[in-house]
Amino acid sequence: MPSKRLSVVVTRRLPEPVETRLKELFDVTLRDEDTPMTRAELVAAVQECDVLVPTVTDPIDAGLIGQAGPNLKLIANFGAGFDHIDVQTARSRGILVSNTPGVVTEDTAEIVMALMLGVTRRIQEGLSLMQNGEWQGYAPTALLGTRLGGKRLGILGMGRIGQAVAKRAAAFGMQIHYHNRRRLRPEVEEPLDATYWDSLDQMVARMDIISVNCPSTPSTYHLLNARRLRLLKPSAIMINTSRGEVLDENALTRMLKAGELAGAGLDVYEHGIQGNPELRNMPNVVMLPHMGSATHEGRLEMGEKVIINVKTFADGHRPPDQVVPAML
Ligand SMILES: NC(=O)c1ccc[n+]([C@@H]2O[C@H](COP(=O)([O-])OP(=O)(O)OC[C@H]3O[C@@H](n4cnc5c(N)ncnc54)[C@H](O)[C@@H]3O)[C@@H](O)[C@H]2O)c1
Ligand SMILES: O=C(O)[C@H](O)CO
Repeated sequence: MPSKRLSVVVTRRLPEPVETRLKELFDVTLRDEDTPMTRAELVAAVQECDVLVPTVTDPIDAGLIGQAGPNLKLIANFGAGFDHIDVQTARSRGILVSNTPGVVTEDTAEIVMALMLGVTRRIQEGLSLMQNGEWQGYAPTALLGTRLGGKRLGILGMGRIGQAVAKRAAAFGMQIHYHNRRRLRPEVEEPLDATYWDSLDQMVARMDIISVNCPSTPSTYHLLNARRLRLLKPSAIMINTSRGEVLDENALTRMLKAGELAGAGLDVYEHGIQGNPELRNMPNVVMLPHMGSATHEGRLEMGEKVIINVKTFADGHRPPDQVVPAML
């Protein structure tokens, strides 16, 4: 099928150069407002297009895929995480799914570092003192945090982002530990100077900071459940930039309220887009609005990846970033 005739619907506004290129290559329908599509709009989109370009705000579930028209052949996600797409149902209907891995890695790892520093160095408390004009001047005992150097970082999910976090944290003098579905090959593990923990329970119990970097899948749902969270040291800090569902957010909130955990840095939430409301006013919790990959460079590169995936498919090949149910 010549790529000019491929009908592509994009569910959200994308960076202007990406939209321009999509218009050059395909018969593309772009979105005017920068809001998520309603369910009715998503249904209309999947009924008419050859390719849907959704993002994390679009639930592409079995019900929606069931209403797709016969032309829909590719769901080319703008984003690395694809837990909002029912890949199994798509596959059973002969619809391919692709994502944008790799280009979000460095930016998300930077946000992990920002969250770690934000919590350990009490950046939010310092900022609000300054913004409210409440600072009384330097005091040797005020706003004391803890240093990252020498602390044990436990990375849950040592893939692309986990490894990028490991490199950055090592530069801060942290000791790197990890738990992963599979142990890294020695030639990957050794340069990271990382200690592998086969038992997540044992790792969790010994770390100063945990960074969650595995995807959200059926097997990672509440991987950090109430029981596991209780294994953490009371001085430990939890960082989550993966997906809210990996961490039992209510259990985390209860522990923070009870002083059983020193703090948390969160970019993603389980309960609604804003997370458990009780987290909001805790001085030891830094909350960001899902901005791990939010850089100009990263969003352009994500757009380029989407275009390569769609163009490769239009040219009759499998998209290079195809995801399959086995990856869950
Ligand atoms: N906050 C953000 O803006 C943002 C940006 C990009 C990605 N993400 C999230 O980060 C996730 C990871 O991205 P990535 O590019 O590093 O993915 P990746 O596939 O490269 O790495 C994920 C790692 O998790 C491991 N894993 C999977 N299931 C596991 C389990 N049950 N137990 C232990 N380890 C397990 C995998 O083996 C892999 O090593 C994405 O799926 C997405 O949800 C968030
Ligand atoms: O997974 C990602 O790439 C980000 O979380 C946005 O979707």
